[in-house]
Amino acid sequence: MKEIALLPENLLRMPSVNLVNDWYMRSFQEIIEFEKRDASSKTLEYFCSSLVKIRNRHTDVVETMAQGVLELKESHDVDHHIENSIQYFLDRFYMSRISIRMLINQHTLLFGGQLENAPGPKGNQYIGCIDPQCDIVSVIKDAYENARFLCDQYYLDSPDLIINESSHNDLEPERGIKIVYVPSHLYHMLFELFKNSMRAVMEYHACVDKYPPIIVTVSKGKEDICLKMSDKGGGLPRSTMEHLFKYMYSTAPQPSKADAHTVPLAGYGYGLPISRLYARYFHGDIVLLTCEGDGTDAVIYMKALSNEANELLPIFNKSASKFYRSTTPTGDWSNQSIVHMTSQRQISI
Ligand SMILES: O=S(=O)(c1ccc(O)cc1O)N1Cc2ccccc2C1
Repeated sequence: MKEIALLPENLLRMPSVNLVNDWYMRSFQEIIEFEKRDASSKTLEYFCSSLVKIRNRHTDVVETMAQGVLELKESHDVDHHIENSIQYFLDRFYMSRISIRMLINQHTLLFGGQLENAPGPKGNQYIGCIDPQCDIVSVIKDAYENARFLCDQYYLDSPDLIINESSHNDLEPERGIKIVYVPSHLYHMLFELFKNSMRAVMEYHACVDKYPPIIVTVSKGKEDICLKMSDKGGGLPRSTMEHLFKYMYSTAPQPSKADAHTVPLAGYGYGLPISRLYARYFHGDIVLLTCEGDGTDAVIYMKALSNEANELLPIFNKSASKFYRSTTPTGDWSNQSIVHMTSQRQISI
């Protein structure tokens, strides 16, 4: 909320940004009420229901902020400095939202009273929304099947999938590579990347009998688990690749509900920048490598060691607020992230 107040005046005045700010104010007022409550089971129950109410209130924050950016683009000129401030703000704002929703989900799953979510010998192995034995290949197949369904609907065809696995230790070659992770985060990233690759392949090879398959390679090293998705979608010019992670660039009028069936498979929306935040949240990353005329590799990096996969959170301090006031061009956000972010031991998976 304090950082929202530092946003460029013009964005702050947009109706959608005011609406989001209002949601945060109301949720903050509700949550600090518990400071003066006792720790009875009744309070715990009431606390959980408040968390669910807050989670629901904030469901559409990303779309509403995107609407605010659109309102700004349509009403004012946006210079490079304002674009930089918005990029810096939204990366931190959405990273903070990922963290808050993660903590809300953990608390409601672990203390919300639904016994089926309680960790235990017989029940599922999950700790809240964390799967200590997340089978990467099964999440890849899930995301592929769902993206393929949309692709078939829109293009009446879709590229096949090939999955390769390689691991540095051959002790467990037959068992799939496992990771301590939040499957829903991994699914979100993979679904986004599959949509991009499928759209690229289907549009680059229009009306051929056989489309080049999407190849996903899973590898595990001492420090990283890498998930490389390679497509032969013709790639994009290198000069345009940096824009794919820009919120301002990817904010365009959303298709109306009427032609919802014609929504392009990938492209508009914050899929790539937010997917990168999910990867960075546990000290991983998403990197794109394109070869125009051939295709694009998208790599999801994750930590192989769970003790290194702790939360990466934006820290709000003087230097962060100076960023909004500085007129001198500073390095792009990725240089700022180390300076203005820190890993805390609130969640270590
Ligand atoms: O920029 S891309 O190379 C590309 C970007 C990200 C990704 O995950 C996969 C990709 O392939 N690509 C996205 C896209 C969409 C429509 C038409 C052509 C293309 C080309």
